[in-house]
Amino acid sequence: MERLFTFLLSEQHLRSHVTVVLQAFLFAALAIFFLSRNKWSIPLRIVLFALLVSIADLTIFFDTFWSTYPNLLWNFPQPTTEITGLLTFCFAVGAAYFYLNVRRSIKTAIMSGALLSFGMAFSAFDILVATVSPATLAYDLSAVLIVLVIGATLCAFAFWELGSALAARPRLVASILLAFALALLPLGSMGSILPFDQWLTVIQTPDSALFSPLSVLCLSGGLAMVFLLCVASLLDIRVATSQQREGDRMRHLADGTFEGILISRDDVVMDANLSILEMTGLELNDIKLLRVPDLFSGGFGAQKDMASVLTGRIGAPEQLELLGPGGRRIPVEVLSREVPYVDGQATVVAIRDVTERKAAEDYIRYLAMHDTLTALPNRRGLESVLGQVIEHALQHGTMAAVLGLDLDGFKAVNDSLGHHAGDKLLKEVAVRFQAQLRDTDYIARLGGDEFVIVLRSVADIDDAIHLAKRLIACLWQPFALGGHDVYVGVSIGVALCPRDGDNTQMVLKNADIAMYQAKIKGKGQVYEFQAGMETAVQERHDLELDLRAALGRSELRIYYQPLFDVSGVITGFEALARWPHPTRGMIPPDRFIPLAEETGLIVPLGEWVLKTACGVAAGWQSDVSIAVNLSPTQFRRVDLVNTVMKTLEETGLQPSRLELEVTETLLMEDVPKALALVRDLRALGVRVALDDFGTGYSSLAYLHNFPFDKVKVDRSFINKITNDPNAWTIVESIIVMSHKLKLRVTAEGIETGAQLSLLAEHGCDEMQGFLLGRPMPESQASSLIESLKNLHSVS
Ligand SMILES: Nc1nc2c(ncn2[C@@H]2O[C@H](COP(=O)(O)O[C@H]3[C@@H](O)[C@H](n4cnc5c(=O)[nH]c(N)nc54)O[C@@H]3COP(=O)(O)O)[C@@H](O)[C@H]2O)c(=O)[nH]1
Repeated sequence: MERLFTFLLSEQHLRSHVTVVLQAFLFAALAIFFLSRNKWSIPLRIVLFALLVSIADLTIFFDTFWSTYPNLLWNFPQPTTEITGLLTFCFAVGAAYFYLNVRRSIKTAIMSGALLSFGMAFSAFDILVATVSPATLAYDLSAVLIVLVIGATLCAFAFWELGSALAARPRLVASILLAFALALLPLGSMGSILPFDQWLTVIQTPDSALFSPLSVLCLSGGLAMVFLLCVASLLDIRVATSQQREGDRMRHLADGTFEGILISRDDVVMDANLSILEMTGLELNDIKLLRVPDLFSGGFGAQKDMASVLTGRIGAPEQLELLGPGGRRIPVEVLSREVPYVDGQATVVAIRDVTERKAAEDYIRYLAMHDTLTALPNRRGLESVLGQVIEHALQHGTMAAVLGLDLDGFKAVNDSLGHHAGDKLLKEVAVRFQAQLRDTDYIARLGGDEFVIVLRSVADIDDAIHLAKRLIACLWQPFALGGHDVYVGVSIGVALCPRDGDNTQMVLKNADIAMYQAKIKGKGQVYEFQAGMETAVQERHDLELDLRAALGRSELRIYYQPLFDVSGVITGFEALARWPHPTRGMIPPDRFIPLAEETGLIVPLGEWVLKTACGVAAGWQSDVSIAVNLSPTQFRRVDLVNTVMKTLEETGLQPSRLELEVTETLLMEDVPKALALVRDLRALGVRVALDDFGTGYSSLAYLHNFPFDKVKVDRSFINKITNDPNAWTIVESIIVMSHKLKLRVTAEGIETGAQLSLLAEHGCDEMQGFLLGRPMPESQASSLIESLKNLHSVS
């Protein structure tokens, strides 16, 4: 030992130590850099490391050797130097292999360190032995052992530190430790032999009396290594037990959560909790063989930057797909974090199954975009698709068509058969419409009885018009609802884009305006949007608002038109609504009655007319009757029998003085119900007249089957009877036939004396027309009654 200290402290210059340490650090830093270069292949890393270590060992040895024995400068034994260099290289390869390929433990670190240090010490001794050969080398065994143990320890720590995930600067520390080993081993080995000048005089030392220096070195090196490994095994067992405990603790914690938890290092699964095993259908041992990316559909790479997911650099959870049993893709949310785990850093990957949440989200999204009744897209769905269609049309110079559809007569079904039947009807209408469309066409329901169809690409307007006609025709067949055959129609407006609008709102609005036009013009039709249409629609809209307000303010009036028998006696008055508009003047019923029918305002309007007219008639000092028109909408929505009964009670009008005029349209909608109505009204003592006969179907069956009191022949026939023989033939037949059925006949719209004479001659019972009296205000009607009463009493 003393010899070693003497050699290191007094025989070597400080400058020489500094040079050696610098050289050692340079080589060590490079060797450690190559060894830890993860991106390179393992064999390359091992070879470069071993090459640098063996070159460093020889360089430092000869540097020291030649400076200690200048007379031997440039003298090195051959081929021993090359062979020992190769040996050092092989030992270094072994050390690096252990470090890189065998699971990291204290034992493997010591094994690697011991191999490396033995290789370096052996090469130094071998060269020294060869140098003094044939004489035997004299050495200090205790110094040899100390050098070996310290060298092995330094190397072992260098490997341990380099593999530590917890170390702050593993490469720097490992480089320093290896540098010391690289400096110590050649120097220490040389310091363990007696100086050459003494050695030449001392043949043998007591330590090396019996054995060759190399065999002693091997034996003592082997013993030192066994000793160190025993110590390392003990340490490893303790470490492994504590790691096992830590692993178990973590697994119990992880098993307690509903989320899947994976622990991985370098992408390889180290552990997994029960949830993750259930999700993947894998056993723990099987999953441990896998890389984390392999658990996900398409690997992480296809879905997301794996590195960023696995190193917890992403703050928000990532949406990925986990591969479940049978390749099923499970939508999951993945979060990861770096944690100290067992013998280093690991990544904890938390995997949450979001299947249910995703399904709920999908359903919510579906609901937001679809109509639940018909399963068709709703307004939101339509707007998003139409936006794309318009954009495409604008970009590619193509044309798309938008059809706005509104059912005719749907409200009637809803009111008469109930909402359940209405819903069923809408579903069946949707199915019929869909059957007319191509795959590329798009249909949505906007609510109520409104639908929109988008034709993504049309050559011209005719494409859309043809489809619209097919859509109208597909509703001609009745719908069977609750034992009834129900008929509905559809009014369709067509707008083209970009011609009629370059944005969703505008195109939809214009299709709607065209549809409205189709409604106004008689329903069951298709109209193409044209500039200026919106003015008419707007006007109609304004009119509706005004009518609503006028009803609320009781601005409407009733005019009374007299009816006479053939002898000129006044038999009654027909109550006709009038609307004196504050700015538009007198609006004729032809304009506001259909509007009131469409908007449902006819219900309050009709009740008001009935009540007012009955009240006025009850005040007349006469038994003349009062005729009131009933609209089909009233028939559908109101319990007319009850309303009439209440009105008669409230106004005190005798039922026999009230005559209610119904049209064929009312009868056609629901024949049994209409029949019951006519019968019930007559049961009240009220008379019922069939109005406008001669228009519409003019079905004689109605005359036969319904217990009417009277038929009113429409004025469109009456004004032709004197110059159109056919018209007269029809009117004459109606008179004859009605009389046979015991019905009275009223001719309306008599404007000339010739018409009056002809009708009177042929037995028409009652006359109405401008010739005899125009509709007049209540005061004039009262005066007329009085004056005629006086006239008759005088005559
Ligand atoms: N449901 C309700 N319908 C009503 C009500 N008030 C009116 N109406 C209906 O509006 C239509 C138009 O009515 P109006 O403009 O009042 O026309 C009536 C008469 O003025 C007109 N008439 C009568 N004689 C002549 C004539 O010689 N020449 C001529 N050009 N017109 C004439 O006929 C209308 C009455 O017809 P009718 O009802 O068929 O007897 C009209 O359909 C009204 O029914 C209401 O309160 N409710």
